[in-house]
Amino acid sequence: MRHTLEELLAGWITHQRWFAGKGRAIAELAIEAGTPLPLRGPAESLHSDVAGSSRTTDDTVRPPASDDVSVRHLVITVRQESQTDRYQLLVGFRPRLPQRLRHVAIGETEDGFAYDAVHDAEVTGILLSSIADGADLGGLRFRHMPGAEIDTSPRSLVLGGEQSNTSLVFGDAYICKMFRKLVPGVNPELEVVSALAERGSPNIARPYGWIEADVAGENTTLAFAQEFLPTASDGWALALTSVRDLYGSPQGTAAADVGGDFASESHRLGMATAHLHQQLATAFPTGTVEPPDIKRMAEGFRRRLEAAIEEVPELAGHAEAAHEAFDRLADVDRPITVQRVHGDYHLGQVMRTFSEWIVLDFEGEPGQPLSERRALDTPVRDVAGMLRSFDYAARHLLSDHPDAKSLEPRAAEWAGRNRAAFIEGYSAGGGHIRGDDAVLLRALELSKAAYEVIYEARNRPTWLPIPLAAFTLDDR
Ligand SMILES: Nc1ncnc2c1ncn2[C@@H]1O[C@H](COP(=O)(O)OP(=O)(O)O)[C@@H](O)[C@H]1O
Ligand SMILES: O=P(O)(O)O[C@H]1O[C@H](CO)[C@@H](O[C@H]2O[C@H](CO)[C@@H](O)[C@H](O)[C@H]2O)[C@H](O)[C@H]1O
Repeated sequence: MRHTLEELLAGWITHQRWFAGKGRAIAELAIEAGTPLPLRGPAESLHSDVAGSSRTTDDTVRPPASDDVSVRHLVITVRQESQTDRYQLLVGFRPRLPQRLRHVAIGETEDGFAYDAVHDAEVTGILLSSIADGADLGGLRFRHMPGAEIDTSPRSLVLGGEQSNTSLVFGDAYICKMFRKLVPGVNPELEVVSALAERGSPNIARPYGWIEADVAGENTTLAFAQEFLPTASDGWALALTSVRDLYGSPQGTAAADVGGDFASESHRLGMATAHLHQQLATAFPTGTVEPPDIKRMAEGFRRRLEAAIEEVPELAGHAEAAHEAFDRLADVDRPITVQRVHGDYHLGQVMRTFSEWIVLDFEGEPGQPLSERRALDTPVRDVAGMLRSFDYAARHLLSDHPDAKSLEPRAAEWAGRNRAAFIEGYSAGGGHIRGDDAVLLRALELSKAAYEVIYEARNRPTWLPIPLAAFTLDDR
């Protein structure tokens, strides 16, 4: 007996890295919206070119997909216990799957073999050409930035690696991120990067366009296309190279004397972060949080800690330091300045080009409600996020290292040196961590560590000791 597409998807989705509901049974999976995407013929036939669209390859006709391929854009709902989430899929159908697509098979349906079509460069070109055209396909609206020049000829590859979403890289020109878990509303990444691009920010990748649709009655961002930075290296990889260099150098060599010392980059990153915060403060409104609301903020941190302890009881034994930090925050009696911030700032969200640190992924913490991710917040939250990341970089290589015990002081030295350089760079760039900000910084770091405890327990249990260690480190 053949399974329905919904049944097949329910079996397949739990194995996808981006599926947020792992570990809980699926009670129901339903298709909320299905849009067939026309693959026949070049994109010219889809929608007449609109004024302002500037496709650079008008005479380039993308080789049409084979006759027997069809593709549907799906918005599905997944009900687990009392929670229902939405996800976005691109499902292809073929009478038989070529070898190159077998690893992304979903299963056999009455329309042929279904597969995850984001991996099929024969069909993904429709996304880029529709963005260039400003097309409307069913309920899907493809849009581009005013004046954007989009070359529709490159083929796509799915970016590898551990991602919360799926990014398609077209040649070495564009990266189009398809948000997998859909939250109704405009994605903060589109909102923030567009605003910063309008103001000429050098610290973002240039935005090209996006895809949107009405989901639950709200205009919702489905995908965002930006300039791909083919020669840039991500901050996490660069930092790990430096840590490896230190661990591989003779015992007694100071972090400062190792060839791969990262401190000058951490300093530059601190400066770039301060500049980014200044750009965000100009592009969006700012405000203040008064002492009674600071108390509420501290309460929120406590609740988050308790939720983390409930999920990871091991954390209870480490919680005292966090309670102390939250008590001190509750006593702050001067207002805190707030503005739009990054919200989930870490070394994996920054890339070093020849000339600049570029900041990516302004979505905030995945899993938090959109209203919270768009809310004004203290820029110190981003500083705290990056400081946590230096601890992660220093410690993660220790987990299965045979000399972990003896390397522990070197991990602490590397983290301390780079954390200090980042803060110095932040001040040199005009950012401020002074007075009560130190109390706020400590509370935010430990609140972030509580979030990370949950994140690691769910996604990478062997990494759990890294955020747990944050609670036993000295108040620095
Ligand atoms: N514009 C870009 N140019 C080059 N690589 C990029 C670009 N944007 C993202 N990446 C790569 O993709 C990774 C994941 O991107 P990110 O936006 O953080 O996705 P997610 O939201 O799925 O975590 C980054 O760490 C980086 O390596
Ligand atoms: O990049 P995302 O938006 O998907 O963020 C999530 O995943 C991150 C891991 O990929 C996670 O970051 C944590 O691990 C990083 C190392 O992999 C480390 O540098 C960060 O400091 C640490 O928080 C992030 O918390 C999560 O939201």
